[in-house]
Amino acid sequence: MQHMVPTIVGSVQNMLEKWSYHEGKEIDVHEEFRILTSDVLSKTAFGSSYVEGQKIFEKLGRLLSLVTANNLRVDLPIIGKLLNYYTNSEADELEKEIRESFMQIIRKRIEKKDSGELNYYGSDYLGLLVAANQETDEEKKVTIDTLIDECKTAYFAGQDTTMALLSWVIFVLAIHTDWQEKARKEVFDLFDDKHPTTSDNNLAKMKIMTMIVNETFRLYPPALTLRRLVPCEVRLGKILLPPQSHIVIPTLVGHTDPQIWGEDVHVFRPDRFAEGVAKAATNTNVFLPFGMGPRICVAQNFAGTEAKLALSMILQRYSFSLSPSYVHCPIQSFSVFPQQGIPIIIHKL
Ligand code: HEM
Repeated sequence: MQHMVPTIVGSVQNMLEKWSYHEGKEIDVHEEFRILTSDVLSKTAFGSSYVEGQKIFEKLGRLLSLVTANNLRVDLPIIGKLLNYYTNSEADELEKEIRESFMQIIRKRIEKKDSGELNYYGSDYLGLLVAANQETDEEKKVTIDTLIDECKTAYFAGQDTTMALLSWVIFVLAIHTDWQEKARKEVFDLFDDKHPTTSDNNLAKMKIMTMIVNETFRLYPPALTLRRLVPCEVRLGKILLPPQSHIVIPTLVGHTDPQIWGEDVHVFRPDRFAEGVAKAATNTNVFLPFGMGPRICVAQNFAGTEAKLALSMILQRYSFSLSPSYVHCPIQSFSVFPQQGIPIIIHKL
């Protein structure tokens, strides 16, 4: 994790350089975080930059909106058939293009190894996957289709969610300026005006920031549902689940149950997490921002580090308030995101 910190800090610095032209003015942080999280993920997981990864992100985003539209589609005779035909063929075309884009990145990585530019396939996520694909032991080998699927998952799962988290944290801090001040004080106490680092376990010492992030996760969980497919007949308490049942776990329901969190469940109150997650409610097994069990998010530490570094660097430079043009309209796509963006006004400290 530590070796990725300079890359993340560099990407945040690039973003903040752009912000310097918006001081005293409005800026849509949701859009800013789209670029930041795409750049960080492209560089740390795939060894490329946002510019190279941009085409893939755009195509995956388009594919996602087609899939979402298809899921929500109302079947109409004739028109429905035409729409469906159009949508499916566009989705197929996109799938092909996305596959080709990943193949280019993969080929480039293999060439680097073969030409001696890299000793191995690289220590990032892509490097580990390519190494598994080049494995000569057939039992350990990962097929090219699996490799591409894993790349798609990481792109989707890694970018959209972190962008949503950062956006909602800035949103709540722009409204609750007392918590913005507390977080800023903690950042200055730990790092002064220097770049934040992970040395001395610094990020783990960020108590206020962790409380704010957890409370934001509770109210705005990027993943609104967790899903499981039941492989064989299973008894769950009094319910017998047949094989191939789909289970949907609605995270927000558990996160906003007054019997678990108290009557102030809809109030932004980070101090409920003051004693850690376990003591924040009567049953914190329902707190599932990263899921649970064997399929829990593989990158929760990475996401937490990226978010804390970016938020710290923003708090070191700017105070911010919500723009009057903001419209509260959270909507679910892959993650829950602010449909009209998050316009804030930034003031240099
Ligand atoms: C704030 C940021 C993030 C949130 C809230 C989040 C949340 C989640 C959730 C809820 C799941 C499903 C867990 C389950 O079903 O039990 C998941 C899975 C996953 N996440 Fe994340 N995630 C985040 C960031 C990332 C990042 C940055 C990456 C990659 C670099 C990533 C990669 C993955 C992968 C590959 C899986 C699938 C794991 C599996 O099926 O075994 N996530 N994430």
